[in-house]
Amino acid sequence: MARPSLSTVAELLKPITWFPPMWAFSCGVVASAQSFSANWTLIVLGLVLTGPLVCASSQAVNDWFDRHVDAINEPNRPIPSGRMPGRWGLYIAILWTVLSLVWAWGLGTWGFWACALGLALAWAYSAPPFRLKLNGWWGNSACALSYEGLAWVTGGAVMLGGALPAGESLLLALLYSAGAHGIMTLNDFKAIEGDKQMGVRSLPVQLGPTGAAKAACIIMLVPQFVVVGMLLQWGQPWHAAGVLALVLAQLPLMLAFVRQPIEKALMLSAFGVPLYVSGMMVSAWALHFLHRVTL
Ligand SMILES: C/C(=C\COP(=O)(O)OP(=O)(O)O)CCC[C@H](C)CCC[C@H](C)CCCC(C)C
Repeated sequence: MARPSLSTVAELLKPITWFPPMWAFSCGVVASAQSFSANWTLIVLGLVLTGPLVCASSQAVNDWFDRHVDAINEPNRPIPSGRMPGRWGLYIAILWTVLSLVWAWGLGTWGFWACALGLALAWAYSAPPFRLKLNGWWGNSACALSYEGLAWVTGGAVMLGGALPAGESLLLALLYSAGAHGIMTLNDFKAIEGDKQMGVRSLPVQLGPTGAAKAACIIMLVPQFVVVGMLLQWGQPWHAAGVLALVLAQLPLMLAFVRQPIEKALMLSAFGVPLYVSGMMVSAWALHFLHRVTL
């Protein structure tokens, strides 16, 4: 049986998608206010788990179960292009899932179960019978909660020896997860026609491009404004001002996007999302200082 090349396997695992959950994990680590140097092995184990293992598994699972949709939308991807022959895509998805679970064992009980939950959501997102991605509300929620919330909370819990992170950290993880629902929608503007043909009810399909663009922006903005308010409430005005500045910088990009959703979705992803995720780290540092002082 023909085998895929190593570069094709790497393409299937899509390293470019690993950054968001690794960043969210790092935010949880920072917000925990624990020493980085004393916990560096856990930090490295967690970063490898979130990006190159669990996120990579989710991409392989997704490409396998989306191979018919991708034949229309993304024919050059490894599976529809034939560069990943036969059932290799599925075998790699299963192998990476098992590898992730084995690796997660090194992060203790919390790390293992968080990994199991992330993998369960990854399979439920793409594979039947759930195939959550068929409905944009469910699919985006699964992605947003796991990419941001689960990764953030796990970063904190691992640093705290398996204890639940502080309420403030949990709240920020939840708020940034809610906002990430909007970010996930940005990804769906590139495939509206193929999604319609294959019965994938993404938000642009359900609400139309303009409706989905407005919804995505509101969903991204509201939690960030709440974060600004919470940081003020917690006595962190400089961090609040930093997050506010990052939110305001997103507004002109969002206005352009709402006017021309299909043309500007990629622009908002490229320039607006980095501002959003920078705000995550600013707020995580706010908690770092808050808890460092009060501990
Ligand atoms: C495959 C995923 C999104 C892309 O899907 P889509 O088909 O819409 O887009 P493309 O056509 O462009 O491919 C992501 C699915 C993510 C999943 C629900 C869960 C991932 C888990 C996280 C990586 C969290 C890890 C947490 C950690 C602590 C173990």
